[in-house]
Amino acid sequence: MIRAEGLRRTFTAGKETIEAVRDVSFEVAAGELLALLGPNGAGKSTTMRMLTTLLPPTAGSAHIAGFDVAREPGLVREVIGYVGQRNAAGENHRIRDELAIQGRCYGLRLREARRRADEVLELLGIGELAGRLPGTLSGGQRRRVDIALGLVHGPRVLFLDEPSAGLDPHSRAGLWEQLQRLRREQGLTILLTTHYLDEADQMAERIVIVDQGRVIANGTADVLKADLAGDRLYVTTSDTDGARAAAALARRMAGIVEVTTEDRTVGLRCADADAVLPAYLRLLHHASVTVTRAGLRRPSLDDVFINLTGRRLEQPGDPSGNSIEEPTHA
Ligand SMILES: Nc1ncnc2c1ncn2[C@@H]1O[C@H](COP(=O)(O)OP(=O)(O)OP(=O)(O)O)[C@@H](O)[C@H]1O
Repeated sequence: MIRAEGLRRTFTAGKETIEAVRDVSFEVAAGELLALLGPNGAGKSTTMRMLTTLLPPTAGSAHIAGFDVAREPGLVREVIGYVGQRNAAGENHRIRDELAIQGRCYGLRLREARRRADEVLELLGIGELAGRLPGTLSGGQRRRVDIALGLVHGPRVLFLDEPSAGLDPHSRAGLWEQLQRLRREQGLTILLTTHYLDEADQMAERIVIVDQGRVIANGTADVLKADLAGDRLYVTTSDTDGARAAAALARRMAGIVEVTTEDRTVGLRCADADAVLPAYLRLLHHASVTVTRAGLRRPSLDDVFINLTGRRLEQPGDPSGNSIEEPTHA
């Protein structure tokens, strides 16, 4: 339903050339929900703006439902809905009228536009807001109105740029429930960008990680974590000599990808911690290394990103990037 091939986009700012998108290719099947994940400035919005015909690509091509974004922008616009980062509703019209006006802009007759306005309000569970002015709504309610505006003309593909940015966890969960319902009931194909790792992990069928204008990973969260991160094991010993011995033993074990030591704790990265941990503990016991704590942690998408780039994916509201759980010891 969505096909991007070698997309590239440069901007000129004064004498500087900014390579916002260097090489982006991916596909999204009909009915799939794909999340574009990446740090600030990675090129997610620029990619989305090219796919939605708002920005011509410098090079490469893209097709939506078989239509070429560069050669057939009008046909692309008929089949897509786009919800940008900023609130889309004006301040002067009541929500139902705002939606009907949007429908009219897409060429719907007045009666049909009103019917669709009511339909999408119900679909998003905000029927009771029909008579309200946008300025009186909460952040979560406004975001749903934005999505309703993107849906009023009945698109087959919905593009959402940071749909849950700035929402509290409760509103985010509610919004996600609605999006999943839309997919189930309307068979919508959804491409969204997000900064929230947990959101991409739990909600998206597939994740494309973008960094510095390039796709660096593409797969389901489970496959990305298994292939590109691996489980983490932690063993704390009674003294630093024990930790040194434990690290040396780990380096000789099969299936261990990485060994790190910090004070009395040895950290291991491996594909299957459930199998490695008992064997490792037996080995330590035979070598008379006293273990005071041991535990394992499943990888997160942040581990995938660190593994690929050596950097952390900064989380919203976490400028230091330190909010992600530290290893838990069992
Ligand atoms: N109109 C523009 N003129 C100049 N540079 C731009 C323009 N639009 C985007 N850029 C630059 O292109 C790069 C990619 O920006 P883009 O908005 O696509 O990133 P993003 O991944 O969506 O980031 P964020 O998560 O912060 O929204 C950034 O360096 C940005 O400053």
